[in-house]
Amino acid sequence: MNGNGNELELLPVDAGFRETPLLRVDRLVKRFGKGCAYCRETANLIGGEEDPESTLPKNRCPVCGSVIACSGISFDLYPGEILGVVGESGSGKSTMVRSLYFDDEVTSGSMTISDYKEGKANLFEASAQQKRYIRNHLMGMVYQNPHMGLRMNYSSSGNIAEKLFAAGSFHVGNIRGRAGELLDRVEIPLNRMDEPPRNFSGGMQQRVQISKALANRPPLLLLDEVTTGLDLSVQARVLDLIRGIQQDLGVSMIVVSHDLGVIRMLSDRTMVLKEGRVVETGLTDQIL
Ligand SMILES: Nc1ncnc2c1ncn2[C@@H]1O[C@H](COP(=O)(O)OP(=O)(O)OP(=O)(O)O)[C@@H](O)[C@H]1O
Repeated sequence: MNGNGNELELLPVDAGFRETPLLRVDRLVKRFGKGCAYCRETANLIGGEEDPESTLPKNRCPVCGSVIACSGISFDLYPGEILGVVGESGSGKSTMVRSLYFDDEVTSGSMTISDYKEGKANLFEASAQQKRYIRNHLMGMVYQNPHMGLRMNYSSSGNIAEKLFAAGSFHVGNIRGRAGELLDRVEIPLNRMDEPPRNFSGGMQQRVQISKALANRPPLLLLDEVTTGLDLSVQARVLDLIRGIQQDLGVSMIVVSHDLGVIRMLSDRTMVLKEGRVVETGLTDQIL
């Protein structure tokens, strides 16, 4: 009860973030496979309840065998927030983040970004050209495998230049200056900025990938298992760097990891996926 004798209002877990969400995802469904009348109509129901005896993986349609990798995922991400996404192998984490970056085409659902058309356009329905614009101006992606995000044979500065060209910067002097600034921020020695990432260690490649993803100053950065496979000390350095970048630039991030230590270190809120669904969302301390 408060002083007026009224019951205190329960605050939602995201009450600390009072602004409009930067990103809003609503009922994202991603099906691999043709689908059939059964799973098309009941995509949101596939989770095992309807046939507890089934030996099929719970995210697989029992009629046509299609995999429902994401089964109606909804969440909001606020400006400057880091949202952790955890879940066992096959729970749909990577598919979700790939769908947000338009690497995979979704089956249904909507995604809006407040910086694009006042948050009123469903980006999943945008044209290929609009999607390119959104990727080039509003998003950055860091993949687990640096080969997915970098051209290993271009110079590191050239990788960054590629992203800047795509975002509409063409002044060579400015591009070189910005590449140097970004590589310096991720602690790549400037005398190595013209070396190709294939010459670098795994941790350095991830740092180049992060600098490339930040080149266009995106409000949203997606990170998919970025420290998996790195030595512990190298992991710690990359995580420190990500945290520092978030504090300096205020960029919103979605961090996918199966490693709870990574999630604990980085994320304000955490969302738990299981069999393609959100089973829990809350403050990281509470979830973990
Ligand atoms: N291209 C594809 N074709 C068919 N099924 C796929 C494809 N990609 C992913 N899947 C299936 O979608 C489901 C979710 O996979 P996803 O890789 O998103 O999970 P994850 O949580 O990221 O797992 P991990 O941590 O092991 O990477 C799994 O059942 C997987 O087999």
